[in-house]
Amino acid sequence: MLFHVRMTVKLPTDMPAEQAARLKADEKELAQRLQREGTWRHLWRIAGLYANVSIFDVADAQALHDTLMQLPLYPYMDIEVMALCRHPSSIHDDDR
Ligand SMILES: O=C(O)CC1=CCC(=O)O1
Repeated sequence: MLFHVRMTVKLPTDMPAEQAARLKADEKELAQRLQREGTWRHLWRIAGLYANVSIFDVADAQALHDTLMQLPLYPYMDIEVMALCRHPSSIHDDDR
């Protein structure tokens, strides 16, 4: 199942730089692993914002929830989710 996810990162302004850098590095490592595994299909920066638009490919809403909760930046993000289904005019066989 595909989900469109918008994540807006809101790190506290008083978070020590070292802690922020560690969180971002851990987030990157997990995000890249999930992309290699095919779970995190697309990851785009929203221009001008500390936010991204992503497409996740997971079994169901519970699997998406579990994946998002694992993200190191999860406690510092606002997350909006939209479930996606196939468009009848799509030419992409993997849109499901
Ligand atoms: O920078 C972001 O948008 C948050 C994030 C998601 C994956 C990653 O590496 O950073």
